[in-house]
Amino acid sequence: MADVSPTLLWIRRDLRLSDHAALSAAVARGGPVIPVFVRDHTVDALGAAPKWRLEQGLEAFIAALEEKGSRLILRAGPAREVIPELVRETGAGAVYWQRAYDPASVARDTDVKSDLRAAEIAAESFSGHLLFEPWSVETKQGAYYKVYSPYWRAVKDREVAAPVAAPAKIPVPRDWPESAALADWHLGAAMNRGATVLSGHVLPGEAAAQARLGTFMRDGVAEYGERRDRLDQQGTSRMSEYLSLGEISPARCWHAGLRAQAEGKAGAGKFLSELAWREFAYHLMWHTPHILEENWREEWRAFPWKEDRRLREVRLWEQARTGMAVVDAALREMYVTGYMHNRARMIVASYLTKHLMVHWRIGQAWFDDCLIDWDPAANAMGWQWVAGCGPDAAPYFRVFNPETQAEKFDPEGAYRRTWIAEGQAQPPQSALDYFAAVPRSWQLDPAAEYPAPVVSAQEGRAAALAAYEQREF
Ligand SMILES: Cc1cc2nc3c(=O)[nH]c(=O)nc-3n(C[C@H](O)[C@H](O)[C@H](O)COP(=O)(O)OP(=O)(O)OC[C@H]3O[C@@H](n4cnc5c(N)ncnc54)[C@H](O)[C@@H]3O)c2cc1C
Repeated sequence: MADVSPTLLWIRRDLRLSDHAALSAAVARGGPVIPVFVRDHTVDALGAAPKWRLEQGLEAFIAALEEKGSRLILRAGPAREVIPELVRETGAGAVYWQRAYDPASVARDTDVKSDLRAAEIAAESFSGHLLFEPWSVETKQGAYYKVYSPYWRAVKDREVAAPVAAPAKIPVPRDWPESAALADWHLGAAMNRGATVLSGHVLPGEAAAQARLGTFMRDGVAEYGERRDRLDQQGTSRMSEYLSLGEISPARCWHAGLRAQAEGKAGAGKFLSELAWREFAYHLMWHTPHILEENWREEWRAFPWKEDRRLREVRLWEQARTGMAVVDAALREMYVTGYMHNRARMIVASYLTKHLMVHWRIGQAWFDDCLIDWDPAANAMGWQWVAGCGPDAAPYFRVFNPETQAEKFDPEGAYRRTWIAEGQAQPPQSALDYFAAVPRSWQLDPAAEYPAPVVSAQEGRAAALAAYEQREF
């Protein structure tokens, strides 16, 4: 039998070996498999924390490949040049990858695919980042969904293929092409001194992802419905950073949820419906990519949001010194851990877009820079949902009152004490870590007096509602 030519396995945000359709297909094709990661414009465009987290993920993924006797070839440059170059160097007859759905990746992948096919190289993309391809969910009229509840009804009983195991063996080439060294890329450089603090909160890699899912299914999912909104408890799965980099497949999470449901664990249904929120975000980004940059409802362009990032209130919000304790606690949690509780995301987003009347894009950009679970679709949808200009959004007149939110979801103040050092005789390490992570140029001091609110809960609400009532749309 003639030797089968190598397959390039183009790795992107899918840093796992199990339940990886492109990898399984590459192994099944029969020839050597050459995994490659390209540092292109989509990687260079990442914010500081997501880029740092990517480096961590790549390190873990390289180790997992090496355990199987394989490697990850690293190259930098436009994928449209790098991939054909590697095809020539290795004599590859096929290039396989898992689909991405953001407009920049879609445009890139379309070009790469058509170039390869024109050169008679088998170029195939596979699903795996999502449960349901965005174009496969349609209303009865053949349109896309703009509202979550009917979307959920349309997908909740769909068959999702069970996750498949990692291949026992990954065939290797006789000669490996040259690779850059990950450390030379300095992907974490923009984190500066924050990286040391952040690294204490991150366990990258597929094995860690599966272990965390297992722990949540054993100990957390039953009470997920009651605990998921509590800021002072660890009541959610914390799967988001792993899903963001594809260190775990959504299908694995979905099947774990189905099993928990079959075992009668009460919160499992809610968990499945939250996974579907992620799908809905991708559905929206695919059908209306302007959600990433523009008000999803065009009429909101006329709304008098402030757009100048240099404004004092923006600086205070970014530096977590608004004087509104629950808002500052949440922003500090994100700065120290790269993660923020979902309820807290809604509270800080509402405070910025309503109390401070600042454009959601400014908050979105801050999250782009700070979140290790950064996801283009979920972040854009989350911001537009809170701001009131998105699909199926919370109405603008629904203004989260940060004080009552704190009373309800952090009744003893434990969350606020965890993250705010000022005013505590012996602040916990978590609260002090914020001061170790922020740039020195901010000149923050944990012993300083905690600031008065930049805008009080009542004044902010009144101003926001007045602007809303005066709008001309
Ligand atoms: C302003 C704002 C910005 C956000 N930015 C991001 C982001 O950049 N990346 C991100 O992954 N999520 C984002 N979210 C959604 C949500 O806050 C996180 O997915 C969730 O907090 C992650 O924690 P978890 O994994 O413990 O979630 P769990 O409660 O355990 O939920 C399980 C999974 O369901 C998905 N999910 C849950 N809630 C949502 C939601 N509202 N929208 C989309 N998917 C959801 C996530 O993949 C999550 O990992 C944002 C929400 C808001 C309001």
